[in-house]
Amino acid sequence: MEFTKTPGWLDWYAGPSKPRFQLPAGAVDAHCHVFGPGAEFPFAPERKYTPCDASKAQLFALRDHLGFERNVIVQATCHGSDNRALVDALVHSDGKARGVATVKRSISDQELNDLHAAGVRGVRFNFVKRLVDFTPKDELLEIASRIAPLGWHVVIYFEAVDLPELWDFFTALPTTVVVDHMGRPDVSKPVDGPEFELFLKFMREHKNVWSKVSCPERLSVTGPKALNGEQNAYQDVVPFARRVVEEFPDRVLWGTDWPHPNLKDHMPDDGLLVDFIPHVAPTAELQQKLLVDNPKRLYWPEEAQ
Ligand SMILES: O=C(O)/C=C(\CC(=O)C(=O)O)C(=O)O
Repeated sequence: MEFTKTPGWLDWYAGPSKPRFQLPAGAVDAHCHVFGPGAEFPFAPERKYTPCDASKAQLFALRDHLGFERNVIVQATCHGSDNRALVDALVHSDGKARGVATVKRSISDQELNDLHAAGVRGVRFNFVKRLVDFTPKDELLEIASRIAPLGWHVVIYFEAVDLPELWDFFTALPTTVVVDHMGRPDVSKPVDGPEFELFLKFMREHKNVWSKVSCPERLSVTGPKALNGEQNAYQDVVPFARRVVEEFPDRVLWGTDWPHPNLKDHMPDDGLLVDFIPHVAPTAELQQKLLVDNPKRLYWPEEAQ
């Protein structure tokens, strides 16, 4: 099938630089996506955007170029609950990728087991209104209770202003819960203001909650952008991510978010995005946890001591 990209769509950055920051051995890019290719794995009819293609081969080439050892591939909403592109990437990764799927209540036990065999270890619940239609909470709770016995976790994506309303639902989830992009704080507000403090309280009071300290390129208001060799990109996001890494060093993950769906302003150079990491995890010990030990515990638990 032929697809026409959403008007204004920004394609991923071709020819990223080599990071200056040397990733530790075994580093995992714990948040990235594949898109199609649309001709092989059509985008979902209910999607809210139509992206460019971003294939598994292109993702694996980026992984090797940046110096990551493995990927966690997260189902993007443009594929709805059709996980075929994700599964295809996982099974062709030589064991170097695990995944987070999107499923419906109607999924059978056999289908869940097949996803597990392919390397899926979580489901994603998305509450960002521009990306998905509403799914009733009882349906999501039912899914969570069915994936819990598989040892899977739930990834949640929401905007900071919606946390108060979603709090009771999130804290009722029976699994490990991983928050995408720190719950999208408004970084023009103070890091110790009430909005971000609520997010920190969420993590402090609920030890099953983890956070990805990813997506500075999406959260940043004042930049500077990760382009043209910039070594101090997205400085306005640093205090937020660093606060989370330093307070919860054993419950944080980092990912590129390649191929960066729905960016409107610019497309970052992924090599420079990797150079953002030491700004938020300044010591070798924090970097080891963020990039190696934590993702291993969650996605390759059979290897973690
Ligand atoms: O890639 C991300 O994490 C963020 C997205 C896209 C998304 O979540 C999706 O399409 O599934 C966004 O903010 O548009």
